[in-house]
Amino acid sequence: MQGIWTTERIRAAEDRLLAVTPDGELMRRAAFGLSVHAAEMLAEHTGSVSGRRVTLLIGSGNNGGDALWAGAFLRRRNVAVSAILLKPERAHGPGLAALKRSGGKVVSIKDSPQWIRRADLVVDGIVGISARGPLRPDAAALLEYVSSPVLAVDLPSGVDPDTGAVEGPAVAADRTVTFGALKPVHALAPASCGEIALVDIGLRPELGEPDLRRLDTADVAAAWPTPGPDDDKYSQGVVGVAAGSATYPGAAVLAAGAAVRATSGLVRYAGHAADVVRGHWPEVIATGSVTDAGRVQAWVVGPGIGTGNEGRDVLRFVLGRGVPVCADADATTIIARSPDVLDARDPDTPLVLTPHAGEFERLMGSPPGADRVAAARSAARKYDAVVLLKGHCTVVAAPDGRALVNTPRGSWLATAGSGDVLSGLVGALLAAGLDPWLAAGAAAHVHSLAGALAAGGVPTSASGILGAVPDALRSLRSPAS
Ligand SMILES: NC(=O)C1=CN([C@@H]2O[C@H](COP(=O)(O)OP(=O)(O)OC[C@H]3O[C@@H](n4cnc5c(N)ncnc54)[C@H](O)[C@@H]3O)[C@@H](O)[C@H]2O)[C@@H](O)CC1
Ligand SMILES: [K+]
Repeated sequence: MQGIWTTERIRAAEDRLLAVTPDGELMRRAAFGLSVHAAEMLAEHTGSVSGRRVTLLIGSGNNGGDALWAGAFLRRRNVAVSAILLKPERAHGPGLAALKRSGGKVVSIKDSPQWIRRADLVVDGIVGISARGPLRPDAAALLEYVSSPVLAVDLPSGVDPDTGAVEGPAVAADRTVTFGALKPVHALAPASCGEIALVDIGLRPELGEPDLRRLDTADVAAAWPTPGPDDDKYSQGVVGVAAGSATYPGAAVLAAGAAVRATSGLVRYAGHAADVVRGHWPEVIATGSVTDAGRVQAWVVGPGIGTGNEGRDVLRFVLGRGVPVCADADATTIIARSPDVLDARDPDTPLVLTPHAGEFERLMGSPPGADRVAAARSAARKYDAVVLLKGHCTVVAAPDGRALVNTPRGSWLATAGSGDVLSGLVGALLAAGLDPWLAAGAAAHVHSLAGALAAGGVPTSASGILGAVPDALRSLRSPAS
């Protein structure tokens, strides 16, 4: 699992490390790593390093200091380095002196457009972890002239370091080189960060437990159920799917299909789309009502069941079975409108809620806002449930405060029916006995992987995502292929 730390925790760890490190040492470690990446980008984009032009955008903090020192290192490789100082009187002193000693040039704001336009690489050292609010106008104005590849120092300026929110002009980096540890921005604003590289400056021992996590392929591969020689269809977990309607059977077909493809356990279906589900998935045991569905180890309830009395009865029934429940789509709306349905729930049985922003607002009375991790955590506490907050980056929070982010590859999941597939995956993992937080996180990971495989650079559909689930699972076990 990758750890992610808030800027407050990073700063505290840096202070501890600074106290036992010679003056300027940490910045030089950071800046040297940065200069290596800058040279690599120059070589990638232009075919050479020596003689190329790099322009540094320099704010008034240590982020600018990193960039200035990196500029001095690049001079050793005969790179023409120019620095635009947003506040010359407050630029990092030792960094600026080092750049000047090395033969780097300081450019006035007035001349900055041409130096930005002519650069082979622009280095964003405007703000780092102490950034507050939207980018100030003088800094924002510089971004208009950028057309070459951009390397962001620590994080792309203009993006909130702790929430990844972008409220105004912001750097869109091709690569972000960060120091010591990942910060929330790196998981929550993938499009602004570009490729992310982590430079080790010796901070890890000072950091303690992460605030936020990201599952990597190996975690998901290890968590995903694999049957052993003694397993049978029951021992791997029977999942029940209560979804769809006679008029709208699609949600049922997708959710049940995802459950079929996720694990080799048994899938039961209960609802008005039983014939259609059976037609698509002959392996599913389908029946008309949850009351005669038979025993399951987890329920998926909600997609397409409607928000009327019948849907409410179905939800109340499954919540009262004493097994984990993934409540999705219409079930979330029912819970928001009639919270008393939750009285049917045994408080010791896990509940996973999977709201998108609109459903979240119904559940919580206000939209998730800029801090989606905090929003998911507060909903998890309120409902004593794992909350999977859908969005470009999916956040999964548990009532005990654990939170993870799933950073997607592209935006291909935003298609009708995609959520039904996700809920089927979550349900199958719950039935297999996974910790519900991990189940939701692993399902989100495989869902986005399947979306990327299905899309392959062009639009896909929920059926396409469902069809790519086996390939996504295969790729977990051989990530290089
Ligand atoms: N503390 C350390 O030991 C290390 C810090 N490092 C670097 O230091 C950075 C943090 O440095 P600082 O704490 O000095 O602060 P920053 O460089 O992040 O920014 C602070 C400055 O930016 C200005 N600013 C804040 N919000 C702004 C906005 N919205 N628009 C324009 N200007 C804004 C502030 O007035 C302040 O002068 C890290 O991101 C990292 O790049 C690295 O060198 C590694 C070691
Ligand atoms: K920056």
